[in-house]
Amino acid sequence: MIACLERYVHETDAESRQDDDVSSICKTLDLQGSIEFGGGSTGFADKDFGGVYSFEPSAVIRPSCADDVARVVKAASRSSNLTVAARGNGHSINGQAMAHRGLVLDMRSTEDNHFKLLTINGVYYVDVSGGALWEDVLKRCVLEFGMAPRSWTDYLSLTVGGTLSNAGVSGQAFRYGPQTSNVTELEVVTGKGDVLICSENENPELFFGVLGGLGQFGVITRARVVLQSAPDMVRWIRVVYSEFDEFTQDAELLVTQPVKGESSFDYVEGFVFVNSDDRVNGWPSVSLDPKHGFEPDFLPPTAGSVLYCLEVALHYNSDDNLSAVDTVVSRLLGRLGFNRNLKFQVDVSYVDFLLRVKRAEEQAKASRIWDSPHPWLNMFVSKSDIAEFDRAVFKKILKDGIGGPMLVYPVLRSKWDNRTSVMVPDEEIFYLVALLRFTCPNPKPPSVEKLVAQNHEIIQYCNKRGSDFKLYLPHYKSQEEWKNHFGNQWTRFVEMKACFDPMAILSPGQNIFSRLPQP
Ligand SMILES: Cc1cc2nc3c(=O)[nH]c(=O)nc-3n(C[C@H](O)[C@H](O)[C@H](O)COP(=O)(O)OP(=O)(O)OC[C@H]3O[C@@H](n4cnc5c(N)ncnc54)[C@H](O)[C@@H]3O)c2cc1C
Repeated sequence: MIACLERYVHETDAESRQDDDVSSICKTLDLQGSIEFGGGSTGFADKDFGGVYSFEPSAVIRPSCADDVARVVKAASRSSNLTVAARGNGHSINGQAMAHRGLVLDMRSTEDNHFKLLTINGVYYVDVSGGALWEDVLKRCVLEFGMAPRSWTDYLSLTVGGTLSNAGVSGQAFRYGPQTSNVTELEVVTGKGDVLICSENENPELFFGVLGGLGQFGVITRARVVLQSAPDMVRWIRVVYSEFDEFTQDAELLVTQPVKGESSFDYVEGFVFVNSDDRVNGWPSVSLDPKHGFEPDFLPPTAGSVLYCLEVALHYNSDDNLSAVDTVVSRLLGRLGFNRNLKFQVDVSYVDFLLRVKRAEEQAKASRIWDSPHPWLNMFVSKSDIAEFDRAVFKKILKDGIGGPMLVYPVLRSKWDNRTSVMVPDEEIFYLVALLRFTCPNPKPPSVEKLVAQNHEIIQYCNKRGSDFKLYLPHYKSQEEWKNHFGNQWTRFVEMKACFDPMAILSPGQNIFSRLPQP
């Protein structure tokens, strides 16, 4: 396991002494929340969803408010080398929310601190905690206000602070942008321990820096999220293509068509699947309804090793006339060139649609694949490079599948605020590519090292070809690579670090900056 290889530090006397310091430092904190030494009662803080890395913290702290977070950060700044990692729900892949012998803030303990509806100039917002899970935000917003955030992730057991530190992308992003484009104010505890409110007009450098800032500039303790009225129902549809260019042409048509007067789909995603009867990677992964299976006889003889599925959804209300919904769907689908015999659809409640991956999680937990390692790779690839990516990566390197979804769908750069820290390709249309690998424990799965090497092969291919791409949820081992990742934004990123976290205390697991001693 890489986890073992990466345990690069042997316990030294200095480190043992540091542990002593940690307990005495923590005793003087006088927090409203609680402290636990070592990796927490379940040892959860030295693991993450990726299951590839493991770094044990000295203490896990459950803050109860922003002031607790500030006290922890200030105490770390008075120590010689303590770091502080905010941990959302630990769904990172590469140890990003860990702190080797540092302090981990379990932000989930703050999840109930904020939940308030506001209207400003006729627009509705909800103030939520940085440690709140999006699934709880959804349920409470729908239940209490009949409203919901506009932009989501596919899976909602992620925290508000965790996704806002990256971007937060799903099938609504083509219209509303990522989650980072759908918040207007944050409360942040900086690496100096200052509790600041920031927005486009107040402390704007901090506001835009923190959004997509990989936890480098501050800990998000509250976010103001834009709301819209929540529909009751969703028509959820999947259609199949055998040719990549037809799939991308239709996906791009859907995400670029203007939303004026006429309805359009509210969600557009897509994925690649294997042209075989493989239960996980192939035809059976497409159908939405067990009563309506995939009929491979309808595939043309020219179909290749992989096929493409466009996934769309239309919101409606339960008192809408269903034949009117059918008419809108027929009109929208009528323009597309998918295989007419391979169309799957179901009607589900809006909340069930947004919680769709939760059901997959329950099944995966039952078959023990949820807890196995997940060496995932997420990237943004420009429209100009995506066809070649399909030829080299989907059709060759990954032609047998990855044991989980291979997402590929377009989004629009103009919906991403380029003042945030998120790095995306230069072109207006770029594709989210997510290789969501699951490794089944039985029969013996391919080694994690092999899968990580395959990810590197894909990245190397893109680099060699000179593709316009960026890693999403990036992970690098050297500062040189981070410099390349940020390109001409690197200087700004370094300046912001010097301004808001000058001793590099925060989010050490991103491996961008090293903790500096006290001046
Ligand atoms: C099953 C699954 C499905 C996913 N689906 C999607 C998807 O559809 N779209 C998408 O965009 N992403 C998706 N992701 C990726 C996910 O958005 C990121 O991994 C996210 O960081 C996880 O959130 P978390 O709350 O678990 O954060 P963590 O993994 O705990 O933390 C991530 C980073 O953010 C920092 N951080 C955490 N909380 C805070 C805070 N309050 N303030 C400042 N920094 C903080 C941490 O220090 C760390 O650096 C998925 C991940 C999984 C495992």
